[in-house]
Amino acid sequence: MPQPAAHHTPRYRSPYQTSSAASRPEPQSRMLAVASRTRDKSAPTILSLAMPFLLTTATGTATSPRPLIPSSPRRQNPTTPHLRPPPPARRLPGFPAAEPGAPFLPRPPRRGMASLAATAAAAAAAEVTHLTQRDAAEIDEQLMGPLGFSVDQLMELAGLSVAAAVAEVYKLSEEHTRVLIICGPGNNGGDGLVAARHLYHFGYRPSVCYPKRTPKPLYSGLVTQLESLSIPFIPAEDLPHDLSREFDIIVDAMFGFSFHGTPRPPFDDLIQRLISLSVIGNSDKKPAIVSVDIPSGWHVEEGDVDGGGIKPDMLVSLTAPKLCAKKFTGPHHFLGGRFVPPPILNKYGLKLPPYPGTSMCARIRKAPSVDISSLRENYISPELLESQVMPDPFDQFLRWFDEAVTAGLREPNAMALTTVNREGKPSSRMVLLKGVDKQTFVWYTNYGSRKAHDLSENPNAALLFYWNEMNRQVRVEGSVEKVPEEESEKYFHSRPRGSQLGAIVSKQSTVIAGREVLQQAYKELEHKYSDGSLIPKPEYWGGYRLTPTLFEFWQGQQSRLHDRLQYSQREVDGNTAWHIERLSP
Ligand SMILES: NC(=O)C1=CN([C@@H]2O[C@H](COP(=O)(O)OP(=O)(O)OC[C@H]3O[C@@H](n4cnc5c(N)ncnc54)[C@H](OP(=O)(O)O)[C@@H]3O)[C@@H](O)[C@H]2O)[C@@H](O)CC1
Ligand SMILES: [K+]
Repeated sequence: MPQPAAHHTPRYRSPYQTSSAASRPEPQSRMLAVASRTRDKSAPTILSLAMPFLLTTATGTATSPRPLIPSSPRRQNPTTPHLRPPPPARRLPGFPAAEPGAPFLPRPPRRGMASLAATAAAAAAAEVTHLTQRDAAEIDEQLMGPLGFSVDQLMELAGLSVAAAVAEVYKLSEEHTRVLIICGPGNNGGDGLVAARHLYHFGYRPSVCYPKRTPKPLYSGLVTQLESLSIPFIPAEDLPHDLSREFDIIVDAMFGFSFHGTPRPPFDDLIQRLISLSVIGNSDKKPAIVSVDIPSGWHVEEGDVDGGGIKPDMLVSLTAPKLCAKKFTGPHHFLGGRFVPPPILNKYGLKLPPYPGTSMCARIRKAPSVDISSLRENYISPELLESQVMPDPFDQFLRWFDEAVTAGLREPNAMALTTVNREGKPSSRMVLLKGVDKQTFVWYTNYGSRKAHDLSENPNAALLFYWNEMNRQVRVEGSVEKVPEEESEKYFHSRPRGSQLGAIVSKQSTVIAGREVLQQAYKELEHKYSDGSLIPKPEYWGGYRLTPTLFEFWQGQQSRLHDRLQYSQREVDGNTAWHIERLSP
């Protein structure tokens, strides 16, 4: 295998490089999928979040620290201004004034993995409004009348929500690529056409079945847009006999809130085909059925009256759930249509779950519990090739770190730090990387903490960055030392005053009687320094820096054929050089 040119760096001798340190165990961390209990196979196995676990083992030797020039990664503030509740709305004729404490006040949600779970829990706790057929139609009219929306706009946002929700639950992978969108004659069908376009741009392979085309410019425009993307339109009679073989996901966009009576041809047959797909045991692998606004064929208010209707895996309610959604028992219920203005919320007293961050969809019901052993993503990522990586692992790290920041990942500087004590017992925790330069990784902590204790006994440590959304992991191993006092002093005073007080209050890792102890101490300090005077850095608080001897860059790939490139140090002509090798996944 061709090897990239070795990169030479000057050699340093570590103050820790004593014979005893060299014999101490060196921690290694990597993400593993953990097999767990067996489960009821009929229960939903869908995952929306990967669940990383850290496994730490101990082996190895010590290494050498280098001078530090820290550059702080971007600070993330969970209460950034764009998350504030919106200002009160202007009053419109026919609508009540927006009141303070109106039922819907978007709480400041936090983006990312934790926030999804929190949103789901909050949504589950809150009572969500369900609309009658009449109210749904009335809201539609008001949006497109006095409230100034056009049908095109609402349809675009509705279809985008559907595509976003599909992509959130059925992440793009080998198992979830081929989507059939069945579109009806009305606006529900229009939502389906829009969703097809967005799914295409998200990387899915959509096909559309649109048997009763509406001769209006809005619809013919949507069809033209799909044709320009070479998205196939399949006549109902030409649909493959076994939909399970040809499609991973079927989007039901046949009927929405204007449905009445019993389905007429050709939709009666199409609905029947979806019903037979839902019958358990009909096929080894069934496509997921996603219904837009209402499961087609269901009564808009009563739901699946005789119990013989389609049983979607997912429902994306638009604007607000309709009454029939109370009967939906599938694992994934989402809200879409992030356009409802306060006059509508107030007039109808709508209680809806908040949309997390910039998301176009919000989970209404709690996500189903997940069988950990079934958690398996089939990653689709760009290849990580020896010929493309930087010869210096710090440059490669900074390149990936920049990409993680650009991708909007929440706290990409969060890393698992694994330390090992004198007895060889490892321990891991998340810390925030506060500086990285050409030689070291820096973070700050309490010198009385368990990690500090471990490091005083054994300077070997491992760092692990896991950027789930990018299918990337970086392992860094090396030796740790304290940063100079003046460095810690400088960083301490750059922190928000609240964090400075928090650092003084917390005697980290010691047992305390209760939360009140911290709150009381914090209050007293807050009072003491209320004049804005300098808060002195406590002696027991400061930084550490790790000088790596090993890096591994991991990029998830399809069928578990992941890329793993390891950088280790070699002696070349009396210098230390980074050597790159590919490891088997
Ligand atoms: N603000 C909002 O709320 C937004 C709403 N949006 C979306 O609009 C949807 C409502 O759209 P919609 O009003 O066009 O009606 P929809 O349900 O698509 O179907 C009507 C068509 O079906 C037909 N049809 C009816 N019964 C039938 C039967 N038994 N068998 C056969 N055909 C039957 C009916 O024909 P007709 O009975 O009139 O002859 C008509 O052609 C809503 O659910 C949401 O998805 C978003 O786009 C944006 C924001
Ligand atoms: K539908």
